[in-house]
Amino acid sequence: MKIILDNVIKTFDTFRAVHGVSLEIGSGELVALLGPSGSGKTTILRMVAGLEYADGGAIYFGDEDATEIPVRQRGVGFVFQHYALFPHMTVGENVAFGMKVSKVRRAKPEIDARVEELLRLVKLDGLGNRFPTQISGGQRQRVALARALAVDPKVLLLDEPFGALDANVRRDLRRWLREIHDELGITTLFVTHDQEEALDLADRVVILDQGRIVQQGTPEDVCRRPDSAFVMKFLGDTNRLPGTASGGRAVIAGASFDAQGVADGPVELLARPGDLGWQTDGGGIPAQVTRVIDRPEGRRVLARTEGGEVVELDVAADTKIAANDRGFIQVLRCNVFAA
Ligand SMILES: Nc1ncnc2c1ncn2[C@@H]1O[C@H](COP(=O)(O)OP(=O)(O)OP(=O)(O)O)[C@@H](O)[C@H]1O
Repeated sequence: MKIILDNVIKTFDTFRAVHGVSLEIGSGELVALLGPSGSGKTTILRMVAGLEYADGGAIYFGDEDATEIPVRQRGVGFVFQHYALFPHMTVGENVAFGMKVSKVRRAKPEIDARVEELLRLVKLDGLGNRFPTQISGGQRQRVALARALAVDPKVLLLDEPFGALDANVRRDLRRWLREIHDELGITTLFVTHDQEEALDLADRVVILDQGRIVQQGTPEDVCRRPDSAFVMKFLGDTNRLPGTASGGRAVIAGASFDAQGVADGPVELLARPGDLGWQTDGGGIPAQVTRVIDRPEGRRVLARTEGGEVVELDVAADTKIAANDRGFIQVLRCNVFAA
């Protein structure tokens, strides 16, 4: 089921939380809404769900205008971070709940078989008789997904479903969710403020800031071709060096960089730590190492330029480098934006 948001607006009292958002989610696509706290992600999701009404624009499910269709008739399944399971019901009863209250009447053996099938799908077979307090947080969210899937939703809406879990469990669950999505192909909208989660999971990432879409594209598009300094900074560790552009070149910390299409005037060069190198002679931006931090994947070097800017760069784990070393920062890849 394709979903289209056409110039959707939402205002709470006098505060406009969503400013004319237009977005198309293809049938079977998994799209992540990514943005900082307060950027409007949940509000957009709730409007798609029918839990909140848009006060401008329209939302289509397929070719049908769903703007006024009530929540129960939209055929959506939800999993929310705090959408708790019913504590007095077993895992199996929780999964069965939606089917029991659904307009579509199902006989008990059919419901039981479906619960078994769903518990197998979410890899919780055998746990149907436990109560929510007798399983882990990650397992609870898998039950919540099974419960959402039980009524064969046309659309799946997930709001920070793994937000309360620790990093390793989150990673496992998102890989697992992706597999389930690939198997079932349900159109899915996933809200998160975690860049890694969005990039890891989604076919397409929609980045929001202050109620507006600032960029959308595949994970590769948004990572490799950020449209703005905001997107680049939001997506991951970024170094910022100020400079000046003139005639398509930018001079930054004494070195010259391509700045095609950037207006003459103050600019900022943004580069990821992994897109910078270090060399002890030759060209680059002169700098002195202030600190070296060892990490499992390599060494993070903090170096101060002559202009006093601290730059972070990643080098291989076996690189010989220490505080106070002098050398040059090589810029292997960067983006220059008007400041
Ligand atoms: N019911 C409401 N009444 C008034 N303001 C609201 C209401 N719901 C949301 N807002 C405001 O709308 C803006 C967007 O909120 P929303 O929850 O959609 O953001 P979000 O991107 O999901 O944030 P978070 O990641 O913190 O959940 C925020 O400034 C919020 O305070």
